Amino acid sequence: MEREMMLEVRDLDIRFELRGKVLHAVREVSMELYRGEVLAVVGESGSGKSVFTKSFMGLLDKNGYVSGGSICYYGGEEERIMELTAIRKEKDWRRIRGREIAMIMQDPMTSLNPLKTIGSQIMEAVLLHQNVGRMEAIKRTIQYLKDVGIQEPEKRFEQYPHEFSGGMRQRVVIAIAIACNPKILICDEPTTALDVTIQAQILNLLKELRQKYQLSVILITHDLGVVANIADRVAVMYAGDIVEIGTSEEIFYDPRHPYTWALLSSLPQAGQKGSELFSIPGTPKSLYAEIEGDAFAPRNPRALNIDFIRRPPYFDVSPTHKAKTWLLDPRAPKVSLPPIVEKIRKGGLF
Ligand SMILES: Nc1ncnc2c1ncn2[C@@H]1O[C@H](COP(=O)(O)OP(=O)(O)OP(=O)(O)O)[C@@H](O)[C@H]1O
Repeated sequence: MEREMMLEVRDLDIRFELRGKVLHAVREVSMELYRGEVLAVVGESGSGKSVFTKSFMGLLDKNGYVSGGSICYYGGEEERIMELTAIRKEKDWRRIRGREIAMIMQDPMTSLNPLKTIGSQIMEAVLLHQNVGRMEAIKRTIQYLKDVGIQEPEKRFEQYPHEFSGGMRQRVVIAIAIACNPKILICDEPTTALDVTIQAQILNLLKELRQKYQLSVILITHDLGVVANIADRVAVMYAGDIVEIGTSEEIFYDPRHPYTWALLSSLPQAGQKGSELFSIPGTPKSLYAEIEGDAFAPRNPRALNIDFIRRPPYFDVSPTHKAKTWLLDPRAPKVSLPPIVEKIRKGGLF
């Protein structure tokens, strides 16, 4: 089936200037996002997940800028293709933010106004983004509250954020985002602040909503475990680059990049009974200096000589799966896989 492209990122480069130095946060990253899919972007803190996705909404901090590449958005009015990196004015970004691409952050309190009722905050979004009068807006707001799983929506409409639990507040934030009618929803660690059961509920909700509203969802998380049940595809980010991308199946059952192996090995499910939880040794490279070779090489016990010299290109594993590692070069020596990856390949973990 032909998939409809919503966003096409090509060789995107993002830098920050800080006290006379330049930090290269996103390094020539390419990616596609299709209609109705959940794409998870996974990586350690500082790998560039937030900066990368914030650039789709013109939300980079003042000292940051796109220094190369392009971001094409295909969902605009009359199917007009828009080059997002060409947008300069705030007024033009406001036409994208919320109504085309919406974002949900980790802490729902920062996106809710404590002084306004929940209902009025959702209704504001409806009135701003949908061409309807007050009565219809109220009706739709109640429907959104129902859609995000809030019981007794008529009563909840009149309540304030402090009367809601953390999980319920996150649902409200999602309702506000949906009320703007976006085509893409970016969720930046939306469940990190919540306990595990609530986390699962919110992720399931996102799954339901993307179906109902034909949304493309980008789910940002540092926890690969979170995405197993919800993502259609997974992009693994390391040091400002997508080092591996594929369907969930491919990333979980046939991972190829040593960094993805390390992420999988650090999942709690992978911990042998009684053993310490594996954590990836070493720290990521500084992004202030240009990185030579494979950025993960110094932390990779299976690194080859070439990993320290030349940056690997993408090698295709399948039409939907590729990874930037010299281990996929036909000339590379065969290396033994970490035990956990062996186990997963044999179907023993998930
Ligand atoms: N305004 C800024 N000025 C300088 N450097 C910045 C700025 N914003 C982000 N960075 C740097 O860009 C890199 C990527 O940061 P980013 O927040 O995207 O990482 P992340 O993967 O989302 O991490 P986290 O999970 O902690 O949010 C980091 O090295 C960060 O320090």
